Amino acid sequence: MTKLSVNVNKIATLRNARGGNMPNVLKVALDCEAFGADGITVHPRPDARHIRYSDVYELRPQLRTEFNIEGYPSDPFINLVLQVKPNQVTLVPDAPDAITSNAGWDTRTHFDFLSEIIDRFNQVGIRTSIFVDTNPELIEFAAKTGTDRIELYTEPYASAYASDREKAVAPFIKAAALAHKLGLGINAGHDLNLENLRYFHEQIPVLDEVSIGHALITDALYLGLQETIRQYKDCLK
Ligand SMILES: CC(=O)[C@@H](O)[C@H](O)COP(=O)(O)O
Ligand SMILES: NCC(=O)COP(=O)(O)O
Repeated sequence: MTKLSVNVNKIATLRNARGGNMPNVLKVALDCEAFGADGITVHPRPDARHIRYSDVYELRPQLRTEFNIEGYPSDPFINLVLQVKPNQVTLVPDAPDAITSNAGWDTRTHFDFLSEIIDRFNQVGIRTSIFVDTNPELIEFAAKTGTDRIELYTEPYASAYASDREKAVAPFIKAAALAHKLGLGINAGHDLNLENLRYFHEQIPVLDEVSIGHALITDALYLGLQETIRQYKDCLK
């Protein structure tokens, strides 16, 4: 079964637009769980423009599904993750001023850095994942770091889906087959939506988890959160 982890960054973005606590990130996360989400993802960034470290501490004891924290492994981020002990940490190579994630790791260049951090998280039993593109060599280096999983950066798939979905998914099928052969778990995320998710899942049934935020929260404006989560889950059947 491929799990759906709902990224609640955009709920925090909306809250932060006015100050105050509306919408309430914790309540939305708990509602996502009640409506069938298999996990909650957050991606705190250094400028705290959406999820804040205080949100992460508040969410941890309340969540009943899998908690996934994504982010660039700065010292403050590493300390946060070690204190909060989520089910999974996903290392993302975001620059501090990135609008959103826009590439996977160069796991060859950053091999020593990543290996050391993965080791620290593995030692305390936090499942690890590294955000990567479909480049086979970089997936092989990811595996050598000792990470449990990779997360495939799906923006290139999403942006090419409408023009030629077979061509768009082909490198992801190859990347997933290689990762599977290397014994890695496989997550995927970025710009997945109700249009492109079902086909991606059909083509790569070995997926462990997808994390989806931007499109899902947008769809919820029209469909409501409960129906939106039902429809995303349906794409993963
Ligand atoms: C790693 C990844 O692709 C997501 O975490 C994405 O960066 C979501 O963050 P935003 O919601 O801030 O775009
Ligand atoms: N890891 C990807 C994620 O959490 C959500 O990405 P997006 O759906 O907001 O593009």
